[in-house]
Amino acid sequence: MVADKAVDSADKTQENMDVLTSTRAVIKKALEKLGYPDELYELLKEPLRMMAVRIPVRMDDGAIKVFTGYRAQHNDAVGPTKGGIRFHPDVTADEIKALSIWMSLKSGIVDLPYGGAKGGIICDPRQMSFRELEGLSRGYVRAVSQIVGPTKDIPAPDVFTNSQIMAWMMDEYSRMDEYNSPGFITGKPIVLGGSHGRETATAKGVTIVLKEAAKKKGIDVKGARVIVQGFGNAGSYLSKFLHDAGANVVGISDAYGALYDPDGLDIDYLLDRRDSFGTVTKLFNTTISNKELLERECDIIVPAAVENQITEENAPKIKASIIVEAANGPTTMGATKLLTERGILLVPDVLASAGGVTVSYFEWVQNNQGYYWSEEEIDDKLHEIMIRSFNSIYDLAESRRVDMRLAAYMIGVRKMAEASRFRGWV
Ligand SMILES: NC(=O)C1=CN([C@@H]2O[C@H](COP(=O)(O)OP(=O)(O)OC[C@H]3O[C@@H](n4cnc5c(N)ncnc54)[C@H](O)[C@@H]3O)[C@@H](O)[C@H]2O)C=CC1
Ligand SMILES: O=C(O)CCC(=O)C(=O)O
Repeated sequence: MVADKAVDSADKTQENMDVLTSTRAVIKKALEKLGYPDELYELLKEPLRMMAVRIPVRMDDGAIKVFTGYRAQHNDAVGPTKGGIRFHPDVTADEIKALSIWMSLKSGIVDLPYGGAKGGIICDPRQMSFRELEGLSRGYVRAVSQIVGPTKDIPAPDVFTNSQIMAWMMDEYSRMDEYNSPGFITGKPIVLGGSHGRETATAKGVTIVLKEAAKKKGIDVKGARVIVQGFGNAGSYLSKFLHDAGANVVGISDAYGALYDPDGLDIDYLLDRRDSFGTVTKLFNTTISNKELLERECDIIVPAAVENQITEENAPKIKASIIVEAANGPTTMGATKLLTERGILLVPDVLASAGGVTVSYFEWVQNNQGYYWSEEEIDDKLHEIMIRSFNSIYDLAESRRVDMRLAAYMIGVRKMAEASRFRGWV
């Protein structure tokens, strides 16, 4: 258990920026560019369903604590909805809605038969015992059980949730459903029907598009100086993959601070010492802040933590020539404009972080057919999808002279727009 300390975010004042409003603005622009009517924007600007729940949990001291949670289902025209569940003290209803819209866009970009969803609980799992977390995870599933299920809405891990939490949730759903239901949730342990490669999928997907972006910029990944913000599931494996590819990972961070060394960090040591919440900087006496880290010398930055880390305030000070968004929503729309004007290649979240949901889809397919694939098969399929998706967005951005985020939204929104039209919803 990690003792609490003030959370170090890049820009605390920006943390509550309205991610929902800015997401809507880009969706509107994408639909206009594609020539869709206004009704489609009215349909897609808000999730079709949003459930708020209260979850009572008996804590270790005997008292009952009631937690607030959400599940947002953005659009199910294409198929069942899908998206992770985060446990974080800063969760808000609007954040979860925006995250569900981003999931729809991701599924559209990598062409999965899903719409988007997202869930979240306002809590700090770093301050809770294993037993309390199990109670909260099971309570959440009971609370949202009417709207989720293997053919309705399939959850997965996100910030501060992991395969153990997925296992408790799958077990709770299976008990309620009275049969073993592995396809209810993805990101499970392998022995419970999890897929090879899901644990590392987000980081692998980011690595693949980062290498493509580096080629476009004429940067050799071997020797490139990389800063990775966040050292959890996405950030830690990504640091390892880049380190193994010969990159010089000069900076990493977690919620409590950051480490920077121009000669490169000892990634294997840091991986070995991080805790299950992606905390590692507490082991060091000399740290810098997340804000300082993002302004340090480097060639590539990968934000892999939380929203609103690159803003109009720090975007002009960024030294990197490539930013690859492993996190959801790390860059504000104002910062996107500034970075694009400065010629920085920004690979947007809805593309860069889509490796996770892609392998989650593979997990769900394997659960449905009861036949399991090798890690090599998963890797090959993921590689092909990420390269194809990167190139289609890059080419569209070039041909339509739009930024990479708008190009990604244009590709991501198209499938659900068409599906909604064929269904006669608009
Ligand atoms: N896990 C997955 O499969 C996917 C994750 N993502 C996104 O990647 C990002 C990171 O997710 P995971 O690595 O899964 O989470 P995680 O829980 O494994 O790690 C989160 C990391 O962010 C740090 N962090 C938390 N709050 C912070 C704050 N306020 N300021 C700075 N750092 C903070 C934590 O200390 C930790 O190092 C999130 O935006 C998530 O939505 C996107 C796609 C899939
Ligand atoms: O694996 C999944 O289904 C969802 C992953 C997720 O929540 C995300 O991409 O943000």
